[in-house]
Amino acid sequence: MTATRGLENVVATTSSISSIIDDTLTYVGYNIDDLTENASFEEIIYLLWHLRLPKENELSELKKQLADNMAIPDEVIAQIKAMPVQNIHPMAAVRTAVSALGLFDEEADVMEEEANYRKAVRLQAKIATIVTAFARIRKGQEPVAPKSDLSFAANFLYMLNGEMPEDIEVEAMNKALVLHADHELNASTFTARVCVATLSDVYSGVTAAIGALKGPLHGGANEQVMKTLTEIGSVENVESVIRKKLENKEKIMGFGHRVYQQGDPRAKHLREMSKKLTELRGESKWYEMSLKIEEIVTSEKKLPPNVDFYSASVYHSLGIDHDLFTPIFAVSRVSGWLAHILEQYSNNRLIRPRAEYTGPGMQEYVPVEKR
Ligand SMILES: CC(=O)SCCNC(=O)CCNC(=O)[C@H](O)C(C)(C)COP(=O)(O)OP(=O)(O)OC[C@H]1O[C@@H](n2cnc3c(N)ncnc32)[C@H](O)[C@@H]1OP(=O)(O)O
Ligand SMILES: O=C([O-])CC(=O)C(=O)O
Repeated sequence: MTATRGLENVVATTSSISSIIDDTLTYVGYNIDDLTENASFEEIIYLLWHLRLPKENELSELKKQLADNMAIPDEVIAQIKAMPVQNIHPMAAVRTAVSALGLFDEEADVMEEEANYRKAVRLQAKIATIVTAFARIRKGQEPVAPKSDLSFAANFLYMLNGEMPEDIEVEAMNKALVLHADHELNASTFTARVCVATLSDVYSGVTAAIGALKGPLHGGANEQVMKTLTEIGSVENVESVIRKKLENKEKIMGFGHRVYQQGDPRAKHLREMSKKLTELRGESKWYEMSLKIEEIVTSEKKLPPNVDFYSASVYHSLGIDHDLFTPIFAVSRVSGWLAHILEQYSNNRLIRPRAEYTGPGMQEYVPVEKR
């Protein structure tokens, strides 16, 4: 038995949800470029869960179901309020609150297909409320209830800020949600599938996935990108800081990818949105710095930006706290995790690979007093 480090190029499952072939990303066969320009996030949720685009009435029904399920139990709000909110990362809070949601869902351990779908709707709707409630509570503000006539993207911004977002902000948020929704067998999705393949419940699968997304080599990279941009501070400093990092063999966050060879097709949409929004805010330095970093890293290391790179300046321009960038990723990606969880249940087999043993050979046990 020989181990493949990081399971690189190992095909671990079949899936009909999304594909990355020759650097092209599709959701159920629809090119991500097409979906980003045209689809609402709610349509994407439907697409990922039903493997087809919704008809008008089906889309309205899903929107209604999401709106009807956005409120979270008072006990979960109380739990967030009881957290040491000033000292914890929001991803830890979201991971804990999502796990707690399962405690108040009477169907949490009901494994029937329809019950699992209902839980998917509830989780998708409530995670947006959890993130925004946490963000407000730590600022000493009360959570804002969702408005049932707003889109998912608009509601997220409304619940976060307590005021109606501008159209351009809703457009940016919707695009970001569409772009982050699913990505084949990335680390957090794989985590979710491994978890539920033991026939554990949906809440456990999503909680595990949130834990995997949190790390800086995966979803956590978007916050780190903003840290790099803030540290650099101006376009003039980009050259010296980035070259020094590269000389020191430091990773430049938001670059590189395990699967894409030529580049992540999602990055160009966020690059364009970053340009538009930073100019609108009179803060184009964040875009210009990002562009300069991209020039250097692609020419020096042949590493193109991934989805996390330009999402940082997009979210910053939306006035979002930097440590909420990864939770927003989770608000979108939960749609993909849930699609994969439902797919895993529909054709389940325990996921249990092997390890190539590299420890000592056979040893004889020595009683503790003789060691
Ligand atoms: C949504 C997402 O999860 S997208 C990914 C988000 N993560 C990041 O942006 C973090 C920065 N990027 C990385 O760490 C990596 O590119 C990953 C984790 C995304 C992919 O990693 P892997 O496929 O395992 O590649 P690995 O880390 O082994 O890197 C291969 C080589 O490229 C280099 N490299 C990879 N990414 C970077 C980077 N961002 N900056 C500098 N060098 C890099 C490595 O140092 C290594 O060089 P070496 O062979 O000389 O040692
Ligand atoms: O696929 C991956 O390894 C990481 C990624 O880009 C994502 O999850 O969106």
